[in-house]
Amino acid sequence: MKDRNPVVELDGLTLATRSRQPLVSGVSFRVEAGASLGLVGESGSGKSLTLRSIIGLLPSGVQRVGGQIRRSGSCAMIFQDPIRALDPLCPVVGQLAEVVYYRQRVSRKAARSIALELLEMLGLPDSLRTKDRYPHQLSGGQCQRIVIAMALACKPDLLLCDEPTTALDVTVQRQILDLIARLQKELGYAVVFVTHNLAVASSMCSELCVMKEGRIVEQGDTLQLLRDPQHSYTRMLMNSVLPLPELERRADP
Ligand SMILES: Nc1ncnc2c1ncn2[C@@H]1O[C@H](COP(=O)(O)OP(=O)(O)OP(=O)(O)O)[C@@H](O)[C@H]1O
Repeated sequence: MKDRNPVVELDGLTLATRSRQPLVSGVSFRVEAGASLGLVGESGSGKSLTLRSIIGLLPSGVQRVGGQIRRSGSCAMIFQDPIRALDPLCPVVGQLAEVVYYRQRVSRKAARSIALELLEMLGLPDSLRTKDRYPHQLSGGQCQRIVIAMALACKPDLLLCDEPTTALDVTVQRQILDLIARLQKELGYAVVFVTHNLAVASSMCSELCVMKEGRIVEQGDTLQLLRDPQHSYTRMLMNSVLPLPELERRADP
């Protein structure tokens, strides 16, 4: 298994500002085809910058000053705020068809019919398929499904997810997470999943990297890491997952 080609491999990735202030230091991990890796940690720990560097979308003012990123195959990304990821002035089906047209190099007609198939696969209502709808006419969950459809239109070998459910309400969060996981099984893409929520990361990923202040402080198999956390910061993250008070009380003898 170790010899399988990774879809992405980071080796000592180091990012800094133009004035050389370090932001991410010596981050290394590899993700094999179809596997899922979670980057967890508090706000500002360097998760998003690490993720963005994989797809080459570092914000201006941040640069790679060390390490290597090796990627094979295609890559797509889902962002935190689905509404901001869509063009407010274009009907959503048109936006999706545009991505299909450019990424799959098919005719305009074929692009539209592939877009409609993707909408169906993502469980979007028929009304979206028959009427032109704009992003503001959709719920947050529906917008995120459109954004996921756009990412899948790129036929990714690697799907980068940057807190894709944080902007959604909790019931929709679960549906979107289930959707990403189900389609991963069906389509076989690998996932790198960024979240500050350890419970979400552990439900989605078989391997975790815990990040703090730009460094990975602990990484490994999810179950093993949760059963036997070695770093005090990992234990602190685990303790900060809120228990359900009612269940806690019932568990008390
Ligand atoms: N364009 C930028 N210029 C300078 N510093 C930046 C820039 N973007 C991010 N940073 C800094 O880099 C560090 C890591 O940011 P990053 O967005 O990767 O954190 P994060 O772990 O994803 O946090 P969050 O969960 O809040 O998104 C933070 O200290 C942040 O302030």
